[in-house]
Amino acid sequence: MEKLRRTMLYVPGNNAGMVKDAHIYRSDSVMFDLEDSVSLTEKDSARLLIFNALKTLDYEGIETVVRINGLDTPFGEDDIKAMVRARPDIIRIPKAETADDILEVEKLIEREEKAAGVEPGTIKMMAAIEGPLGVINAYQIATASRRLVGIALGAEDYVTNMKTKRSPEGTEILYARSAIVTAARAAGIYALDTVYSDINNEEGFIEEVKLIKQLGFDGKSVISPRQIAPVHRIYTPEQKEIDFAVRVIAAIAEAEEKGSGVISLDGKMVDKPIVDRAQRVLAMAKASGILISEDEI
Ligand SMILES: CC(=O)SCCNC(=O)CCNC(=O)[C@H](O)C(C)(C)COP(=O)(O)OP(=O)(O)OC[C@H]1O[C@@H](n2cnc3c(N)ncnc32)[C@H](O)[C@@H]1OP(=O)(O)O
Ligand SMILES: O=C([O-])CC(=O)C(=O)O
Ligand SMILES: [Mg+2]
Repeated sequence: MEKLRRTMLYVPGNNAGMVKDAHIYRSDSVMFDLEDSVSLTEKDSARLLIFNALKTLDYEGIETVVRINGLDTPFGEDDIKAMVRARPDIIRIPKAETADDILEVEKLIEREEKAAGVEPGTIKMMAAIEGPLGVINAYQIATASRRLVGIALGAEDYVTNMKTKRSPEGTEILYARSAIVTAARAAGIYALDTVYSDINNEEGFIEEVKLIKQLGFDGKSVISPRQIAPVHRIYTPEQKEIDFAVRVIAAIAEAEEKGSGVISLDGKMVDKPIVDRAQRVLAMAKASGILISEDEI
């Protein structure tokens, strides 16, 4: 079954209370942050806190991700050394600009896996694209390593680098979003949208989630537990979509029996891409825990 990555909850790496309880909100992944939510004076204590949390706490099967500091900072290499030993599922690289940024992190992960006796290839990677050069290189980044499970947009840094700011409509990040989701699809990996910082604006958040789902993203980085349920709700197929998908599959099966690959259903043409979409709706419904009996599929 396809792994859901609809919500990746950011948890500041220096906040022991939040780190301890991060999984209780049931996001698809939790992401402990060692980068921009942690001040320079707390980098070392945050790393130690996350190391101990991953070693000792049970996150009950929820995917664990750690956002490390970049290798252009004094902290990045130490983050990798510690995290390979703490073994989160994924190390997330911030501010990726080129394929080389990915390869450099991969080389260190490989070295540390060997040194620590961790099975090679255990730790997966994600990369966040947060500037114009990263957007231009999105496909090279997305295909740089077999460990990469996804790429994400980091829009707060991106708009700053673009000398603009975020608007409710997101016009200024549409190109970056489109480039990232296209690169991820071409590479066959996940595409994660950026955070929505205005936590009290639920209506604005919901509009944004509908937009990014429509663009094709698999999910979104979130910063508050309150943002999890709306994303899961929007990403879960509605009953009428499921019913239609079931009818599409039945209709095409009937057409194929008659030797045809195309049929009309409710006045709309149904052929292979529409059938593929219907199958995806059913796969998402199953992955989301909506029960569908086998004979319906
Ligand atoms: C541009 C970037 O780099 S974004 C990525 C980096 N930023 C982050 O990681 C920020 C993550 N989010 C947070 O730190 C917090 O949500 C804040 C500071 C924005 C707001 O915090 P609060 O005002 O405490 O939020 P709120 O009142 O909604 O919290 C409700 C509960 O959820 C908990 N909570 C809030 N956010 C989180 C979180 N991200 N992870 C885990 N628990 C959280 C709070 O501890 C609180 O728990 P309690 O009721 O047991 O005390
Ligand atoms: O991953 C994110 O969306 C948060 C982030 O770093 C940014 O927006 O710059
Ligand atoms: Mg950022």
